[in-house]
Amino acid sequence: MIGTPLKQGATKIMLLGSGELGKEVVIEAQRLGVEVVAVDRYDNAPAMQVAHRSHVIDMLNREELDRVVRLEKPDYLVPEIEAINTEFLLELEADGFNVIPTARATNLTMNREGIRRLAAEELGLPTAAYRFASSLEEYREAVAAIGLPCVVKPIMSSSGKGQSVLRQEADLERSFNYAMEGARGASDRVIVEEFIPFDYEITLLTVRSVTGTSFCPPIGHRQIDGDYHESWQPMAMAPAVLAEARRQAEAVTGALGGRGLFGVEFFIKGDKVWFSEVSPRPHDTGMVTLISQNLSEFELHVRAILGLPVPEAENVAPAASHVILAEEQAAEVAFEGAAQALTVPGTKLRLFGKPDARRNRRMGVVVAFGADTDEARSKAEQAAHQVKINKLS
Ligand SMILES: Nc1ncnc2c1ncn2[C@@H]1O[C@H](COP(=O)(O)OP(=O)(O)OP(=O)(O)O)[C@@H](O)[C@H]1O
Ligand SMILES: NCC(=O)N[C@@H]1O[C@H](COP(=O)([O-])[O-])[C@@H](O)[C@H]1O
Ligand SMILES: [Mg+2]
Repeated sequence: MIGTPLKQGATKIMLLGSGELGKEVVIEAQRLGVEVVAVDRYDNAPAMQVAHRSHVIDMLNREELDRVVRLEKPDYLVPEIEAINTEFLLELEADGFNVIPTARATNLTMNREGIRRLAAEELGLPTAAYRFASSLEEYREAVAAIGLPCVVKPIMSSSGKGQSVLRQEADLERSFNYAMEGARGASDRVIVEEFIPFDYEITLLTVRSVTGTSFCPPIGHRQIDGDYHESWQPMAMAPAVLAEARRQAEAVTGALGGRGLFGVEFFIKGDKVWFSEVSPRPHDTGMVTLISQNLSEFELHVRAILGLPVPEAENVAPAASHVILAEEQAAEVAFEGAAQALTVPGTKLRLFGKPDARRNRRMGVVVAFGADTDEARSKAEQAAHQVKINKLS
């Protein structure tokens, strides 16, 4: 049963995190007549601008989370970012709240150590070799064990924050300090990973719903400094390699459990497939599905959450996405060049409406169709590069 928004019997979703991904989740939920309350650490976040109501709190603070959850009593608590007090979500779940996909999934994936140990040590999935370190001393030992080059990341971070590739001994201390700063006090621990010289990497969107587990066609993507820059669908893959990625995605999402859409990341070289990480929520590289699939990753997530049937999503045509990043910090920005961007045929522009900018903050995205993914990528890039972000203050 789905109630009427803003009435006693409303079906209510509370979104914890209100960025660009949440904004699309809200739009899809609203289309099904769901009442949505958006929560984040700052006011006027993208999803707040389209939700029924919003709250600004520190989501790592259990008292503040407790207050808004008890106030709103949502039917579904839907985490949209990693940095949430997930220990408290475990308690809320025990109290009867429905955490998507499960409180344990959000708790294990907010921390690279939790999900890596589950995937590699419990499920036996192939991953890059890894070590954890909490001090410079331990870091030295970890780097010596893994060898150079290696990748270092804070155990709690996303979008490449604090991540770097260590190529020479001389940069050892600098890379450690960079990771510690990137963690922003969330944790003082890092993961050191073997550098995988992959041919390509993919996100395999995987949906767990009342219908069972289904997969979207694979999404190829390119990252710069650990952050998504462009993505495309479908990514051409040998059938046996795709089958292996699906096997691993089913294993890891099955172990996390619950209902919802997951973004499962893999590195691929030849016929070898390494599990990298998983988001128990829509994925940034999945923004291409805004046009590339008959059902976007956001619509799939909402359907799965509400217990509605989820058919296998189809790719309707080769498509790509390309990010629009801010170049500098600004209290207010304005976008120039939308008209020029949209003269590129087969493109659409999405501006997230973030209230302020900082260097490399994702402010928008262009999605484009093409005769093939190469053409779609080049159109998306061409259009995205027409958009200039002007600092107003
Ligand atoms: N071990 C590795 N070997 C080679 N490249 C890597 C490795 N680990 C990470 N990368 C590169 O850095 C990117 C970001 O890494 P990862 O997904 O672990 O970080 P993240 O901060 O959690 O990203 P996001 O939150 O945006 O998904 C990967 O998509 C890949 O391009
Ligand atoms: N890789 C995770 C990711 O892309 N998450 C998306 O970015 C937002 C934070 O953006 P901000 O840092 O610009 O506020 C999150 O709220 C989510 O939508
Ligand atoms: Mg990632």
